[in-house]
Amino acid sequence: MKLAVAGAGAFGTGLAISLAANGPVTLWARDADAAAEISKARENVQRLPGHPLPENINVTSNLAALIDADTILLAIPAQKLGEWLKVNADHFADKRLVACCKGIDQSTLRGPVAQIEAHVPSAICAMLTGPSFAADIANHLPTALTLACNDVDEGAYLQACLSTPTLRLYLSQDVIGAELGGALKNVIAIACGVCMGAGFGESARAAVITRGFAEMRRIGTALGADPETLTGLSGFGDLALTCTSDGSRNYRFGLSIGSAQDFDTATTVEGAATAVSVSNLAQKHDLDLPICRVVADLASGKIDPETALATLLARPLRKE
Ligand SMILES: NC(=O)c1ccc[n+]([C@@H]2O[C@H](COP(=O)([O-])OP(=O)(O)OC[C@H]3O[C@@H](n4cnc5c(N)ncnc54)[C@H](O)[C@@H]3O)[C@@H](O)[C@H]2O)c1
Ligand SMILES: O=P(O)(O)OC[C@H](O)CO
Repeated sequence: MKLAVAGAGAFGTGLAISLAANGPVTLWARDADAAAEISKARENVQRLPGHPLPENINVTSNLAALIDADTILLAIPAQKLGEWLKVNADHFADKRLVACCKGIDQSTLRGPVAQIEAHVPSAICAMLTGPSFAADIANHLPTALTLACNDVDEGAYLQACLSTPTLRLYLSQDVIGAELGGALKNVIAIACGVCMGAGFGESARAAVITRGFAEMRRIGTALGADPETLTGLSGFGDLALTCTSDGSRNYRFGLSIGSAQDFDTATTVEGAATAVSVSNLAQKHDLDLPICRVVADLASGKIDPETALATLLARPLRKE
């Protein structure tokens, strides 16, 4: 396998460091200055400080080096992926393209693999997702992820090539379920952050996680996901991590809303845009997703945490 990672953010850099244990990796950054800086320092000081790059990582902004690979991990934020693929589609025909971002595109309501399929129909598509912080992966801490691919043989090949002694990939054919789990857990993590930031308490957070998971299953079923997938690493696993750790940017964004603190708007917070996408999908499919709805309104500043809480508590009592 000739491996490259597109997107030299925290996750792309973490994946490149981890996978360099298996062989050479090209790490592509869109910005020439950023690529030169990372290459010179042998560290991504801006996005993943404190994690030296092994010698066999070639950091570049040269698109030709990226195109030279046969397998490319796409670690570009979900809201930017479609446009990036649209511009570069011609270069990626027939390649293995593995989406590593978590979100649902606001303008098309597509997940990352659906974006690849739309822009590069000849590509072999897969989704790599699950509970993982970039720093943990870069530190070679034990991590388990889902590799979802419709094609059984290609999925098995990717699973074998992208696993390391500490990065353990579990194989799935349920691409839609894997896409949805990763995207939706970020929305629920924001809700949990708001809950804790506003001082609503840990019991309330447990309720948000559980009822949020019910919303994940509801929309998953409506969109054709296997409910089993949502109980796995890409769904419940990632929900557990992201809703309980302030290592998560989505959770921290929620904390900042709950406690009325400022938040750096340059931070990648996938759940904010995805909450809007999910609310639009809910409307389209006539689904009741109240937590996702209030997160969309909280993230855009339309309501405050007390209003969100009152909205959720005022709902009619019902069967679990
Ligand atoms: N950081 C993590 O721990 C982690 C773990 C698992 C999954 N992810 C997912 O990985 C994705 C990327 O997150 P990240 O943590 O690397 O974010 P980041 O903010 O650290 O980096 C984002 C990178 O994307 C690049 N980028 C932004 N817009 C672009 C565009 N239009 N074209 C090309 N490149 C562009 C930026 O230059 C930057 O290098 C997200 O979907 C996130 O959910 C992150
Ligand atoms: O920092 P977050 O909230 O984007 O979460 C990172 C990963 O998705 C956790 O699995």
